[in-house]
Amino acid sequence: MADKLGNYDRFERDRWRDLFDAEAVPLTEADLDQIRSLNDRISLADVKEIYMPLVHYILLKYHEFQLANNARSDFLKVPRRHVPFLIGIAGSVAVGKSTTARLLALMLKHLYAQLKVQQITTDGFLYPNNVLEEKGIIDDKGFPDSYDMPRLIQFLNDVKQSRPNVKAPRYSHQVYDVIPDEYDEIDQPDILIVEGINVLQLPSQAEIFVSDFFDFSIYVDAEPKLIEHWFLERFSILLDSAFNDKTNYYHELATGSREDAFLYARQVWDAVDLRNLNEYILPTRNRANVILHKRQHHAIDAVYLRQY
Ligand SMILES: Nc1ncnc2c1ncn2[C@@H]1O[C@H](COP(=O)(O)OP(=O)(O)OP(=O)(O)O)[C@@H](O)[C@H]1O
Ligand SMILES: CC(C)(CO)[C@@H](O)C(=O)NCCC(=O)O
Repeated sequence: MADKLGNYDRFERDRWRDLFDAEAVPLTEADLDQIRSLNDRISLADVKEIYMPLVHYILLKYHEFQLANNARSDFLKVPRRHVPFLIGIAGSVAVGKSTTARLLALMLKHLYAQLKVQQITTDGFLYPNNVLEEKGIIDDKGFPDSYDMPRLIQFLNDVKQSRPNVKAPRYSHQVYDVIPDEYDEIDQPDILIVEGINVLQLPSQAEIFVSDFFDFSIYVDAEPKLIEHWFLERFSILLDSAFNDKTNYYHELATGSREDAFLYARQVWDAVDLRNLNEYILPTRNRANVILHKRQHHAIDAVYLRQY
Protein backbone atom coordinates (compact mmCIF):
# COMPACT_ATOMS: atom_id res chain seq x y z
CA MET A 1 0.00 0.00 0.00
CA ALA A 2 0.98 3.63 -0.32
CA ASP A 3 2.58 3.78 3.15
CA LYS A 4 5.38 1.80 1.53
CA LEU A 5 5.95 4.84 -0.71
CA GLY A 6 8.50 7.20 0.75
CA ASN A 7 6.92 10.32 -0.70
CA TYR A 8 3.56 10.20 1.10
CA ASP A 9 2.54 11.24 4.60
CA ARG A 10 -0.08 8.85 5.94
CA PHE A 11 -2.82 10.28 8.13
CA GLU A 12 -5.05 8.00 10.13
CA ARG A 13 -8.61 9.22 10.11
CA ASP A 14 -8.42 10.97 13.52
CA ARG A 15 -5.21 12.79 12.73
CA TRP A 16 -6.61 14.00 9.39
CA ARG A 17 -9.85 15.17 11.00
CA ASP A 18 -7.90 17.23 13.55
CA LEU A 19 -6.12 19.17 10.81
CA PHE A 20 -9.20 21.25 10.34
CA ASP A 21 -11.79 22.58 12.73
CA ALA A 22 -15.04 21.43 11.14
CA GLU A 23 -17.00 23.50 13.65
CA ALA A 24 -15.64 26.64 12.04
CA VAL A 25 -17.07 25.78 8.66
CA PRO A 26 -20.45 27.11 7.61
CA LEU A 27 -21.94 23.75 6.63
CA THR A 28 -25.59 23.88 7.64
CA GLU A 29 -28.05 21.04 8.25
CA ALA A 30 -29.68 21.98 4.91
CA ASP A 31 -26.32 21.59 3.16
CA LEU A 32 -25.87 18.21 4.78
CA ASP A 33 -29.38 17.20 3.68
CA GLN A 34 -28.55 18.08 0.12
CA ILE A 35 -25.34 16.08 0.33
CA ARG A 36 -27.30 13.16 1.77
CA SER A 37 -29.73 13.33 -1.17
CA LEU A 38 -26.76 12.78 -3.48
CA ASN A 39 -26.43 9.24 -2.18
CA ASP A 40 -28.20 8.34 1.02
CA ARG A 41 -25.43 5.98 1.98
CA ILE A 42 -22.78 8.71 2.10
CA SER A 43 -21.58 8.98 5.65
CA LEU A 44 -21.94 12.48 7.06
CA ALA A 45 -19.08 11.68 9.42
CA ASP A 46 -16.90 11.29 6.31
CA VAL A 47 -18.17 14.62 5.01
CA LYS A 48 -17.17 16.38 8.20
CA GLU A 49 -14.03 14.49 9.11
CA ILE A 50 -12.51 13.64 5.73
CA TYR A 51 -13.93 15.92 3.06
CA MET A 52 -13.95 19.18 5.05
CA PRO A 53 -10.16 19.12 5.61
CA LEU A 54 -9.71 17.94 2.01
CA VAL A 55 -11.80 20.78 0.55
CA HIS A 56 -9.88 23.22 2.71
CA TYR A 57 -6.56 21.83 1.41
CA ILE A 58 -7.81 22.00 -2.20
CA LEU A 59 -8.73 25.64 -1.68
CA LEU A 60 -5.20 26.37 -0.42
CA LYS A 61 -3.84 24.79 -3.60
CA TYR A 62 -6.33 26.75 -5.71
CA HIS A 63 -5.15 30.06 -4.25
CA GLU A 64 -1.49 29.07 -4.73
CA PHE A 65 -2.32 28.26 -8.36
CA GLN A 66 -3.91 31.66 -8.93
CA LEU A 67 -0.93 33.46 -7.40
CA ALA A 68 1.45 31.48 -9.63
CA ASN A 69 -0.61 32.25 -12.77
CA ASN A 70 -0.72 35.94 -11.97
CA ALA A 71 3.01 36.03 -11.23
CA ARG A 72 3.69 34.38 -14.60
CA SER A 73 1.52 36.90 -16.49
CA ASP A 74 3.15 39.81 -14.64
CA PHE A 75 6.61 38.48 -15.46
CA LEU A 76 5.68 38.17 -19.15
CA LYS A 77 4.04 41.62 -19.04
CA VAL A 78 0.81 40.21 -20.48
CA PRO A 79 -2.68 40.75 -19.06
CA ARG A 80 -3.68 38.37 -16.27
CA ARG A 81 -6.19 35.81 -17.51
CA HIS A 82 -8.70 33.37 -16.12
CA VAL A 83 -7.29 29.82 -16.03
CA PRO A 84 -9.55 27.01 -14.79
CA PHE A 85 -8.11 24.84 -11.99
CA LEU A 86 -8.42 21.17 -12.93
CA ILE A 87 -8.86 18.41 -10.37
CA GLY A 88 -8.48 14.79 -11.55
CA ILE A 89 -10.07 11.88 -9.69
CA ALA A 90 -8.69 8.43 -10.57
CA GLY A 91 -9.24 4.88 -9.34
CA SER A 92 -10.84 1.57 -10.30
CA VAL A 93 -14.19 1.08 -11.99
CA ALA A 94 -16.87 1.16 -9.23
CA VAL A 95 -14.58 2.44 -6.46
CA GLY A 96 -16.69 5.59 -6.10
CA LYS A 97 -14.94 8.20 -8.24
CA SER A 98 -18.09 9.85 -9.55
CA THR A 99 -19.66 9.91 -6.09
CA THR A 100 -16.48 11.53 -4.70
CA ALA A 101 -16.46 14.02 -7.60
CA ARG A 102 -20.11 14.97 -7.04
CA LEU A 103 -19.55 15.33 -3.31
CA LEU A 104 -16.52 17.59 -3.76
CA ALA A 105 -18.33 19.71 -6.36
CA LEU A 106 -21.34 20.09 -4.09
CA MET A 107 -19.23 21.03 -1.07
CA LEU A 108 -17.14 23.53 -3.03
CA LYS A 109 -20.31 25.14 -4.42
CA HIS A 110 -21.93 25.37 -1.00
CA LEU A 111 -18.95 26.66 0.85
CA TYR A 112 -17.68 29.04 -1.84
CA ALA A 113 -20.75 30.17 -3.73
CA GLN A 114 -18.72 32.69 -5.76
CA LEU A 115 -16.76 29.86 -7.44
CA LYS A 116 -18.07 28.24 -10.62
CA VAL A 117 -17.46 24.51 -10.21
CA GLN A 118 -18.24 21.99 -12.95
CA GLN A 119 -17.71 18.26 -13.29
CA ILE A 120 -17.33 15.66 -16.03
CA THR A 121 -16.34 12.03 -16.45
CA THR A 122 -13.90 10.78 -19.09
CA ASP A 123 -16.37 7.93 -19.88
CA GLY A 124 -17.82 10.12 -22.67
CA PHE A 125 -14.44 10.01 -24.42
CA LEU A 126 -14.62 6.23 -24.87
CA TYR A 127 -15.00 5.29 -28.52
CA PRO A 128 -18.63 4.34 -29.24
CA ASN A 129 -19.35 0.58 -29.18
CA ASN A 130 -19.47 0.32 -33.00
CA VAL A 131 -15.95 1.78 -33.25
CA LEU A 132 -14.70 -0.54 -30.47
CA GLU A 133 -16.23 -3.45 -32.45
CA GLU A 134 -14.47 -2.34 -35.65
CA LYS A 135 -11.17 -2.07 -33.81
CA GLY A 136 -11.75 -5.53 -32.31
CA ILE A 137 -11.48 -4.22 -28.72
CA ILE A 138 -15.08 -4.25 -27.53
CA ASP A 139 -14.03 -6.53 -24.65
CA ASP A 140 -11.38 -4.04 -23.56
CA LYS A 141 -13.73 -1.19 -22.74
CA GLY A 142 -11.98 1.07 -20.25
CA PHE A 143 -8.45 0.02 -21.32
CA PRO A 144 -6.18 2.82 -22.62
CA ASP A 145 -6.81 2.10 -26.32
CA SER A 146 -10.58 2.28 -25.87
CA TYR A 147 -10.47 6.06 -25.30
CA ASP A 148 -10.20 8.74 -27.97
CA MET A 149 -7.23 10.36 -26.23
CA PRO A 150 -6.57 13.09 -28.84
CA ARG A 151 -10.18 14.21 -28.38
CA LEU A 152 -9.86 14.22 -24.59
CA ILE A 153 -6.62 16.19 -24.77
CA GLN A 154 -8.20 18.71 -27.17
CA PHE A 155 -11.11 19.07 -24.73
CA LEU A 156 -8.80 19.66 -21.75
CA ASN A 157 -6.76 22.12 -23.76
CA ASP A 158 -9.88 24.11 -24.74
CA VAL A 159 -11.03 24.20 -21.11
CA LYS A 160 -7.58 25.36 -19.92
CA GLN A 161 -7.64 28.10 -22.59
CA SER A 162 -10.90 29.19 -20.93
CA ARG A 163 -12.87 28.84 -24.17
CA PRO A 164 -16.65 29.18 -23.73
CA ASN A 165 -19.06 26.21 -23.99
CA VAL A 166 -16.57 23.41 -24.54
CA LYS A 167 -18.47 20.19 -25.24
CA ALA A 168 -17.86 16.93 -23.40
CA PRO A 169 -19.64 13.89 -24.90
CA ARG A 170 -21.93 11.87 -22.61
CA TYR A 171 -21.77 8.18 -21.76
CA SER A 172 -24.67 6.16 -20.35
CA HIS A 173 -24.15 3.10 -18.14
CA GLN A 174 -27.78 2.12 -18.89
CA VAL A 175 -27.31 2.15 -22.67
CA TYR A 176 -23.70 0.96 -22.22
CA ASP A 177 -22.56 3.35 -24.93
CA VAL A 178 -21.70 6.95 -25.75
CA ILE A 179 -24.90 8.89 -26.47
CA PRO A 180 -24.69 10.51 -29.93
CA ASP A 181 -25.12 14.29 -29.99
CA GLU A 182 -25.48 14.67 -26.22
CA TYR A 183 -22.98 16.83 -24.43
CA ASP A 184 -22.15 18.55 -21.18
CA GLU A 185 -21.03 22.11 -21.76
CA ILE A 186 -18.07 23.32 -19.79
CA ASP A 187 -18.16 27.08 -19.72
CA GLN A 188 -15.12 28.82 -18.23
CA PRO A 189 -15.35 27.31 -14.76
CA ASP A 190 -13.07 28.33 -11.90
CA ILE A 191 -12.72 24.67 -11.02
CA LEU A 192 -13.38 21.62 -13.23
CA ILE A 193 -13.42 18.18 -11.63
CA VAL A 194 -12.59 15.42 -14.14
CA GLU A 195 -13.26 11.90 -12.98
CA GLY A 196 -12.13 8.74 -14.77
CA ILE A 197 -10.04 5.62 -14.60
CA ASN A 198 -7.52 7.13 -17.03
CA VAL A 199 -6.85 10.63 -15.67
CA LEU A 200 -3.36 9.76 -14.38
CA GLN A 201 -2.34 7.48 -17.25
CA LEU A 202 0.58 8.05 -19.61
CA PRO A 203 -0.22 6.43 -22.99
CA SER A 204 3.05 5.33 -24.55
CA GLN A 205 2.74 7.18 -27.88
CA ALA A 206 1.57 10.54 -26.58
CA GLU A 207 3.62 13.72 -26.61
CA ILE A 208 1.32 15.36 -24.12
CA PHE A 209 -0.37 13.50 -21.30
CA VAL A 210 -3.84 13.89 -19.87
CA SER A 211 -2.24 14.14 -16.43
CA ASP A 212 -0.32 17.28 -17.52
CA PHE A 213 -3.57 19.24 -17.36
CA PHE A 214 -4.33 18.53 -13.72
CA ASP A 215 -3.44 20.97 -11.01
CA PHE A 216 -4.50 18.58 -8.28
CA SER A 217 -5.25 14.86 -8.29
CA ILE A 218 -6.94 12.33 -6.05
CA TYR A 219 -6.78 8.53 -6.27
CA VAL A 220 -9.64 6.63 -4.63
CA ASP A 221 -8.22 3.36 -3.33
CA ALA A 222 -9.57 0.15 -1.76
CA GLU A 223 -8.87 -3.59 -1.68
CA PRO A 224 -9.93 -5.18 -5.00
CA LYS A 225 -12.22 -7.65 -3.18
CA LEU A 226 -14.16 -4.75 -1.68
CA ILE A 227 -14.37 -2.96 -5.03
CA GLU A 228 -15.71 -6.15 -6.61
CA HIS A 229 -18.43 -6.13 -3.95
CA TRP A 230 -19.35 -2.51 -4.78
CA PHE A 231 -19.29 -3.36 -8.49
CA LEU A 232 -21.78 -6.20 -7.90
CA GLU A 233 -23.95 -4.01 -5.66
CA ARG A 234 -24.14 -1.38 -8.38
CA PHE A 235 -24.84 -4.08 -10.96
CA SER A 236 -27.75 -5.23 -8.84
CA ILE A 237 -29.17 -1.66 -8.83
CA LEU A 238 -28.67 -1.46 -12.62
CA LEU A 239 -30.52 -4.77 -13.04
CA ASP A 240 -33.47 -3.54 -10.98
CA SER A 241 -33.77 -0.41 -13.08
CA ALA A 242 -33.42 -2.44 -16.31
CA PHE A 243 -36.31 -4.78 -15.59
CA ASN A 244 -39.04 -2.63 -17.11
CA ASP A 245 -36.90 -0.81 -19.62
CA LYS A 246 -36.38 -2.53 -22.99
CA THR A 247 -33.85 0.09 -24.10
CA ASN A 248 -31.59 -0.79 -21.18
CA TYR A 249 -28.46 -2.78 -22.03
CA TYR A 250 -29.12 -5.04 -19.05
CA HIS A 251 -32.81 -5.69 -19.88
CA GLU A 252 -32.32 -9.25 -21.12
CA LEU A 253 -30.11 -10.14 -18.16
CA ALA A 254 -32.61 -8.53 -15.79
CA THR A 255 -35.51 -10.67 -17.02
CA GLY A 256 -33.55 -13.94 -16.86
CA SER A 257 -32.19 -15.87 -13.89
CA ARG A 258 -30.60 -13.68 -11.21
CA GLU A 259 -27.94 -16.30 -10.63
CA ASP A 260 -26.87 -16.27 -14.30
CA ALA A 261 -26.82 -12.48 -14.30
CA PHE A 262 -24.44 -12.39 -11.32
CA LEU A 263 -22.28 -15.09 -12.86
CA TYR A 264 -21.97 -12.87 -15.93
CA ALA A 265 -21.17 -9.78 -13.83
CA ARG A 266 -18.44 -11.62 -11.91
CA GLN A 267 -16.88 -12.71 -15.19
CA VAL A 268 -16.90 -9.14 -16.48
CA TRP A 269 -15.28 -7.97 -13.24
CA ASP A 270 -12.52 -10.60 -13.43
CA ALA A 271 -11.85 -10.46 -17.15
CA VAL A 272 -12.16 -6.72 -17.73
CA ASP A 273 -12.33 -4.39 -14.77
CA LEU A 274 -10.01 -6.21 -12.33
CA ARG A 275 -7.48 -6.79 -15.10
CA ASN A 276 -7.70 -3.11 -16.01
CA LEU A 277 -7.18 -2.17 -12.35
CA ASN A 278 -4.07 -4.31 -12.00
CA GLU A 279 -2.51 -3.53 -15.35
CA TYR A 280 -3.32 0.11 -15.99
CA ILE A 281 -5.00 1.87 -13.08
CA LEU A 282 -3.13 0.85 -9.91
CA PRO A 283 0.24 1.74 -11.47
CA THR A 284 -0.95 5.38 -11.62
CA ARG A 285 -1.74 5.59 -7.90
CA ASN A 286 1.58 7.03 -6.83
CA ARG A 287 1.12 10.06 -9.07
CA ALA A 288 -1.85 11.39 -7.16
CA ASN A 289 -1.46 14.32 -4.77
CA VAL A 290 -3.90 12.64 -2.39
CA ILE A 291 -4.89 8.99 -1.95
CA LEU A 292 -8.18 8.34 -0.16
CA HIS A 293 -8.15 4.83 1.24
CA LYS A 294 -11.54 3.18 1.78
CA ARG A 295 -12.54 0.16 3.79
CA GLN A 296 -15.96 -1.55 4.17
CA HIS A 297 -19.05 0.57 3.45
CA HIS A 298 -16.92 3.15 1.64
CA ALA A 299 -15.67 4.56 4.96
CA ILE A 300 -12.32 6.31 4.58
CA ASP A 301 -9.79 5.09 7.14
CA ALA A 302 -6.66 6.88 5.94
CA VAL A 303 -5.59 9.81 3.78
CA TYR A 304 -2.18 9.94 2.09
CA LEU A 305 -0.70 13.25 1.10
CA ARG A 306 2.15 13.35 -1.38
CA GLN A 307 5.16 15.29 -0.15
CA TYR A 308 6.81 16.00 -3.50
N1 LIG B 1 -19.05 7.29 -0.26
C1 LIG B 1 -19.93 6.36 -0.62
N2 LIG B 1 -20.81 5.87 0.25
C2 LIG B 1 -21.67 4.93 -0.11
N3 LIG B 1 -21.77 4.39 -1.35
C3 LIG B 1 -20.93 4.84 -2.27
C4 LIG B 1 -19.97 5.85 -1.96
N4 LIG B 1 -19.26 6.09 -3.08
C5 LIG B 1 -19.75 5.26 -4.04
N5 LIG B 1 -20.75 4.50 -3.54
C6 LIG B 1 -21.49 3.46 -4.32
O1 LIG B 1 -20.51 2.59 -4.94
C7 LIG B 1 -20.87 2.32 -6.28
C8 LIG B 1 -19.80 2.81 -7.24
O2 LIG B 1 -19.73 4.21 -7.14
P1 LIG B 1 -19.53 5.16 -8.42
O3 LIG B 1 -20.56 4.89 -9.44
O4 LIG B 1 -19.38 6.55 -7.88
O5 LIG B 1 -18.11 4.59 -8.93
P2 LIG B 1 -17.15 5.05 -10.11
O6 LIG B 1 -15.77 4.86 -9.56
O7 LIG B 1 -17.49 6.40 -10.60
O8 LIG B 1 -17.45 3.95 -11.22
P3 LIG B 1 -17.26 3.97 -12.84
O9 LIG B 1 -15.81 4.14 -13.12
O10 LIG B 1 -17.73 2.64 -13.29
O11 LIG B 1 -18.10 5.10 -13.38
C9 LIG B 1 -22.23 2.98 -6.53
O12 LIG B 1 -23.24 2.01 -6.31
C10 LIG B 1 -22.27 4.07 -5.45
O13 LIG B 1 -23.60 4.37 -5.06
C1 LIG C 1 -17.35 2.81 -18.63
C2 LIG C 1 -16.24 2.17 -17.83
C3 LIG C 1 -15.07 1.77 -18.73
C4 LIG C 1 -15.64 3.21 -16.86
O1 LIG C 1 -16.57 3.79 -16.07
C5 LIG C 1 -16.74 0.95 -17.03
O2 LIG C 1 -17.81 1.26 -16.23
C6 LIG C 1 -17.10 -0.21 -17.97
O3 LIG C 1 -18.13 -0.23 -18.57
N1 LIG C 1 -16.19 -1.20 -18.08
C7 LIG C 1 -16.34 -2.31 -19.02
C8 LIG C 1 -16.70 -3.60 -18.36
C9 LIG C 1 -18.00 -3.48 -17.57
O4 LIG C 1 -19.08 -3.68 -18.11
O5 LIG C 1 -17.88 -3.16 -16.37
